[in-house]
Amino acid sequence: MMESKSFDSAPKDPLQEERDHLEYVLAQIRKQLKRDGTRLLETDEDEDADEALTADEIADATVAELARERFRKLRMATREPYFGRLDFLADGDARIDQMYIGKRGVDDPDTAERMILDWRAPAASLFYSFTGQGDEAAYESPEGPIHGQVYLKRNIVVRDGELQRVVDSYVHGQDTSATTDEFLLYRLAENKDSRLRDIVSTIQAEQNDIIRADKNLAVIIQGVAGSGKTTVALHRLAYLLYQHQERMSADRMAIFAPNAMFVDYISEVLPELGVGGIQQTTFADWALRILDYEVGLRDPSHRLRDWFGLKAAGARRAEYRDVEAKGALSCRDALEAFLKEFERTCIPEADFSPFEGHTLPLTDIVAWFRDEYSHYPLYQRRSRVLARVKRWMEIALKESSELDKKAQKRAATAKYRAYENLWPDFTPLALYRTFLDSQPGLGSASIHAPKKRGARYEVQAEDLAPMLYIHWRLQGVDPRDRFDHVVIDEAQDFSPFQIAVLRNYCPSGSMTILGDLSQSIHTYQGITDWDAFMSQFPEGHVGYYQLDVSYRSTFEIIEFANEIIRPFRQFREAKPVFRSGEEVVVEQVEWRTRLDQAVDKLSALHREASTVALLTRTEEDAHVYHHACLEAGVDAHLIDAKQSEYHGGISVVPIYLAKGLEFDSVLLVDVDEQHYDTSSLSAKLLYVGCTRALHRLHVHYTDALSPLIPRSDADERCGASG
Ligand SMILES: Nc1ncnc2c1ncn2[C@@H]1O[C@H](COP(=O)(O)OP(=O)(O)OP(=O)(O)O)[C@@H](O)[C@H]1O
Repeated sequence: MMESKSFDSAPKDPLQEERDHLEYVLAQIRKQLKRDGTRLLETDEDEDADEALTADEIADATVAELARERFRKLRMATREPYFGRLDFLADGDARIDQMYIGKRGVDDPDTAERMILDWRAPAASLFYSFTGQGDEAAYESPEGPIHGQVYLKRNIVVRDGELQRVVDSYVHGQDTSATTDEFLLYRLAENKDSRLRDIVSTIQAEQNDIIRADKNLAVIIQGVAGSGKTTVALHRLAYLLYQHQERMSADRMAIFAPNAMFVDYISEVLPELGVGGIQQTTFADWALRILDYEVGLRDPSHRLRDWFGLKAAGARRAEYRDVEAKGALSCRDALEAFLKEFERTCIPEADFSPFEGHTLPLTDIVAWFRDEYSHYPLYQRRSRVLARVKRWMEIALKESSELDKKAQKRAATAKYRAYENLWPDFTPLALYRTFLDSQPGLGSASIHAPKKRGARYEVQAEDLAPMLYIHWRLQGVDPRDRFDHVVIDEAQDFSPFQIAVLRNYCPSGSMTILGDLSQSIHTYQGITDWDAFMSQFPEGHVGYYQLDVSYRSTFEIIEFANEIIRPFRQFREAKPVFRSGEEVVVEQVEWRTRLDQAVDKLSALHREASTVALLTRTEEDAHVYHHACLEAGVDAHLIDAKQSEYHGGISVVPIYLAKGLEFDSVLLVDVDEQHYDTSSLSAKLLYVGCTRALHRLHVHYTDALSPLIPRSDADERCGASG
């Protein structure tokens, strides 16, 4: 398959060996580019010559588009052709395979042999699963498992066609255990730019298992902050599309993200992995589209400000009880019972008699609706029944011996209209409002009537799942809206009912659901354990994975964050990768000068990093600090609930909107007992805030430090900060 060598080849200097190999590979890629380039030019000229394309020409154009795509991939490969090498001797083979692994597979133009193996190919799995514990290894191939021995695992950094680094993490017969993570640490220590990036060169074994999990599984990932959940889910999509090209397509996949800004933040990973056309959306945007914008969504900012504002936990909880109720599976069950009853009672209790002597008995209409059309969704059953009633009337009119046929038809049509109007409203909104009014503790008053003519009713986010459920029972699923695979990020903030609804649109159950219960800060709408989701999938069709290592932050930051959630035993602590950095700095500042000190600190942090964030508890505070930055001439971006783009640089953000993002350095302000009391919500907010930082974390407080920061720790660190 790839280049092979016999066992006894003399050891070479790794750098020189890789330099030679790179030179060969780049020369071969350029040769291929030249051939493809000439061919492309020819096809482009042909296309211009004739505008009306025949079927053959369309087929040619498709081939030409594929060729152009290949050309683009080859051009990318000249910059970074591969990132790793694995030497593997399969049992029974006489020669070792040298597999060079890259983002895209490339063949040698002279021999047509694989020169670079795509990272998603079965054999490439070895590069990730092999951790150097003994040299035995195996991977799953389409022909069954292939066992053998690993001789070398090497990380190679090529940038813009230049060899920059070679690190061997395993060499057969040598003790390389100490260097195993060197390459990963080197990658993690880099400053990040403003977007999430791919991790193909350093995917870890436990992440690889998730990426390559069976396509028919609903994969549920509980992963601590920074464990790579989002990144892994995006890589899984690229993997599924590569492995199951015939059965899955990008335009039938979707990523559900918590907000539009997060969609922007992750938008570059898939194109980097060579994948385009996957829908990236929020549950609300998707739901409103499926509902054909029958309703609008109330601006969520008010609720966010209220929930994360400073008030007693008890008071907060009571106001949000109906949100919790509307997201529960018991709500789905009550709604299903309501719809069953509606189905039973919706047929008008009347025969249809369009003119004297002709009557269509109720029993016939009922039989059509309940039996003949029972396999259609409700709305279609109603439409079919009414169309049949109309047809029956038209036949009756034709057969009638009435002399004034026109008058008879007019009268009959009026009767038909009146009959049609006897049927109740079959829209999600009408049914949902009736349902709410029938439920103790709920009511349709929560749905806001339009303020002016032509405007729509407005609902809250938690109303969308029940409305979609009704829509599904009324209309079924339009095949264009059916998913092959769905990714749900920050799933701890999804309700069980939302997952149930999404399942209707993804009948294969092929889903990747990821989140972290320690970060569930929207507790009024989310879940407290994963059983609420797992139980929705049949046994054997769901896989639960746990990611406990945090790759994002330094050892010191993770230790600090863990201490905050330690008293709350139900939360999982993150295990740090041993990447040591600066101590976390906890600093008391004067109330009077807190804004100036924060601005100074931000500027200082920004001198050493490309992305920096000042994190506040409330949105109001974020406005105040942002204003202070601008007054001081510091170019900072305020991120509020309406933001749809992430700019990088300096951001000022309430913590609840920073979830999912990361920054080289973070300054948490106002970490006092008034802003962060001993409640679990405060602990989770602080935990989320701390774990946004990759390299540096600073904490400012005035007056009394939040009791969530252990005092001994704070004293020590205050001392350290001087
Ligand atoms: N195997 C890896 N190699 C290199 N970097 C990694 C690896 N896994 C994760 N990372 C990095 O760790 C950071 C966190 O990843 P990601 O945002 O996907 O984590 P997450 O679990 O979704 O975090 P959160 O729950 O905080 O949103 C990113 O910078 C990502 O590139």
